[in-house]
Amino acid sequence: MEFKYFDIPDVVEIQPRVFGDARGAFFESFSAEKMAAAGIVGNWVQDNQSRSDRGVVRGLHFQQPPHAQAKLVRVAAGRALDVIVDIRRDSPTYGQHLSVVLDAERFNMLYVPVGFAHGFTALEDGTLFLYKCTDYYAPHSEGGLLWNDPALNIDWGVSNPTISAKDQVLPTLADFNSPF
Ligand SMILES: Cc1cn([C@H]2C[C@H](O)[C@@H](COP(=O)(O)OP(=O)(O)O[C@H]3O[C@@H](C)C(=O)[C@@H](O)[C@H]3O)O2)c(=O)[nH]c1=O
Repeated sequence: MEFKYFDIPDVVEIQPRVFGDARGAFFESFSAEKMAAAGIVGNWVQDNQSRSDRGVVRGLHFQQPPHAQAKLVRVAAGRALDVIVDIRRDSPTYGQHLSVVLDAERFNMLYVPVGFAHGFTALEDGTLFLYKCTDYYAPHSEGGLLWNDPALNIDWGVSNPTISAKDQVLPTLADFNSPF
């Protein structure tokens, strides 16, 4: 496993070793031991999976404390542009975002710490998006940011995305009081 770090602290991209052979491919999608060496430690209690066609944008989402979630995200089929926004009030990179392409060729993953809003664009039909979470789903703790808030200036990689009604009415950064 190789680890890549970013200008936004605590975020880690994980590149597992993918063993290809005549049958296909194998890789370790999770190793507590190997990931702990890179500072990725979590009480992972829930795994989620969604399927999206090209042009779907989901986000930007988080759960508020005490149900805040770190996430370990990856793609099992297709390709996604994963986007995270730092919403830790005391962070020097508050309000900044980064995006990483996740795909089912490299099977790379992203560790999203607590204190980030998270979203992604599906870049291919049938994109299967898988993620582990460090807390259970708590609908009353859901929070979010508006995906196309000009202040965030995020390039989602598609035009005219498909977005849920819920995600179209999330607040902008200016109207938002971060719980982190
Ligand atoms: C997230 C979630 C949703 N649901 C239900 C609620 C709803 O009826 C249906 C679809 O939920 P949503 O529209 O919120 O799904 P979605 O927009 O895919 O939400 C996800 O987006 C990505 C970007 C994240 O980061 C995740 O944490 C999560 O917020 O699934 C659960 O039962 N458990 C869960 O953990």
